[in-house]
Amino acid sequence: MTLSELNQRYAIGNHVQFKEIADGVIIAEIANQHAVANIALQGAHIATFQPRGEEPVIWLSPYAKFAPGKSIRGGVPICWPWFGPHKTDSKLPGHGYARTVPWEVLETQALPDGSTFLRFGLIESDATRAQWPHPSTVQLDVTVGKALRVELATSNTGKAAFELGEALHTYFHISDVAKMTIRGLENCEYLDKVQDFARFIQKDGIVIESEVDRVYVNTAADCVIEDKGLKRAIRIAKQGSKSTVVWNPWTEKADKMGDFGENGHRGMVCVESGNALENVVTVAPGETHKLVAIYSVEKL
Ligand SMILES: O=P(O)(O)OC[C@H]1O[C@@H](O)[C@H](O)[C@@H](O)[C@@H]1O
Repeated sequence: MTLSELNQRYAIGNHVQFKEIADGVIIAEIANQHAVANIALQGAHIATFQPRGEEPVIWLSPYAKFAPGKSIRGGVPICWPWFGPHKTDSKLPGHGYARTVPWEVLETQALPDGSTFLRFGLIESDATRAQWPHPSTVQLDVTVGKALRVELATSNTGKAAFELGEALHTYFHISDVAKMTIRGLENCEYLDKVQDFARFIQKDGIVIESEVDRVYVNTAADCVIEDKGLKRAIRIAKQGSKSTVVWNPWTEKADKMGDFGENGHRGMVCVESGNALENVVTVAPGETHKLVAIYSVEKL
């Protein structure tokens, strides 16, 4: 669909319009009474979310690349249909392909409470089918209000069950990594990717003082990012998710990645709601599995 067709069909005054920000890169720009947000059609990738009167909730690197086929550093990348490296084929992209392929807009709506609703669907192609041979559809519902609600729905339209790994790999904006603590994962078991997937139990709130790359398993708990610098907390509520991934690459890795900027890692932390490792989900024929995350701000 062309940009003008998109706007004719799906733009809503005082809610959403579509813009081309670079060659072949279209975003939905949402601005309503509660918040502003941008969503790239590639990857149905929420790039920004800022409630009115608040600092951004979502972190987007100033060096993020918006280009066809490239993943965006920051926002809410969708890891689907596997999380991390592919189980058997190391040539396939890490975290799956959903974040780097085009999605289409299926619906937009102005909701009675002033929020904006958008529905996106992943566009299948020979290239996606070659990587994921299971008949399925995947949709992302986004509600931009005072809170940001994200729902990723995977339907099995085939005749055999399949295994699904997934995550909403959300980057949160924080004042400084030294001033934040993540709560909600106390007493949870995690696999530490920095220590060759060794298993540990989280004792207290999570503070980050070096590279952290952990998959907390068997947890449906809400998390809260307490930020003393911004005097606020970001609440991450979730449904249909048994894993929470916490990631900060720290200095050396961030420098190597090339799209964080100097000390960029200090202003972000990823708290990812999903189903990974031993929590991958089996989706039976005819079944729809839903992963939901709701991000909201609370005063500290
Ligand atoms: O650079 P990418 O592919 O977006 O991945 C970033 C990180 O994503 C995290 O979820 C993984 O646990 C890390 O291992 C990974 O480095």
